[in-house]
Amino acid sequence: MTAAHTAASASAAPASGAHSSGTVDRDEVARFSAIAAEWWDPAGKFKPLHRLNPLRLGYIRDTACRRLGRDPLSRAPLSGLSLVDIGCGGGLLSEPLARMGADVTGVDAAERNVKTAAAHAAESGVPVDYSATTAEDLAAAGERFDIVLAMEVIEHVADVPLFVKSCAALLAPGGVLFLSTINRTPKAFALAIVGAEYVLRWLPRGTHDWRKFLRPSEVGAALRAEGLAFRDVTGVTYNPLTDEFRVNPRDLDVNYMGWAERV
Ligand SMILES: C[S@@+](CC[C@H](N)C(=O)[O-])C[C@H]1O[C@@H](n2cnc3c(N)ncnc32)[C@H](O)[C@@H]1O
Ligand SMILES: [Mg+2]
Repeated sequence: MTAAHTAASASAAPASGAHSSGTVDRDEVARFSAIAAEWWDPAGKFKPLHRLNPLRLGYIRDTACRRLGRDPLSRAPLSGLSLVDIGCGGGLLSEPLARMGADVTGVDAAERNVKTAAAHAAESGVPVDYSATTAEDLAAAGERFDIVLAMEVIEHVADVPLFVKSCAALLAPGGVLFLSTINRTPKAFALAIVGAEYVLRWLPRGTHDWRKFLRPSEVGAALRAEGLAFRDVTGVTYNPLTDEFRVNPRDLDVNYMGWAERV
């Protein structure tokens, strides 16, 4: 099975330039750009991200509070903390985290995504600073954050070591990096590609390339090369009978998330 390149994604790609530059794979970004209007539709193409949201928000909030000395039960537990959401898409994480009090910057390589995100945030009255840029450009500009998110992005970038290096550079002293992706296992091929793209048709065909999935050990090695280490990695599993995702620390076979800090 090969990625089906749609006419929409082809026309959204820049007319000139290489296939990729820095961490940006132009085909990948064009694919997301083509469906940018659907970000906030809970039954649309981003349904899996909507379904994952409560789990990952709880994980981010609880971990950030524990590491950065905040009370997870307070009304705005992340207030006073700066956060950057790399590959923010429509802002499904940026917005709720801003509501938790974080000072949120959302960046995405696709201009259409940040436009959708900014329009939604304005409508909701949530302050988020969105811009169309990349981790490497922010890092080069000297930006630093208490919390860096790279959720469901690393399997879409053109250059994994540069992406991890840039995310690491964005961390302020004592900062926490959150990362999630899909494992490169036969089970992930069956569920995340055949299941989600061909059987359930949750995602457009070609959304994921199995070869770009990363094993936790590979992400761990990329982190270590930048002086960071995973402090926790947990699985997130989908149960088709209940149509629910769950945190499952023992099953990293398909979706997983974790957090890292400087060692
Ligand atoms: C699967 S979506 C995840 C969105 C969001 N992080 C979430 O979990 O809800 C991946 C996003 O990463 C963006 N992206 C891909 N490569 C990127 C890069 N090199 N730099 C910044 N954003 C990128 C895409 O445009 C897309 O919006
Ligand atoms: Mg993905």
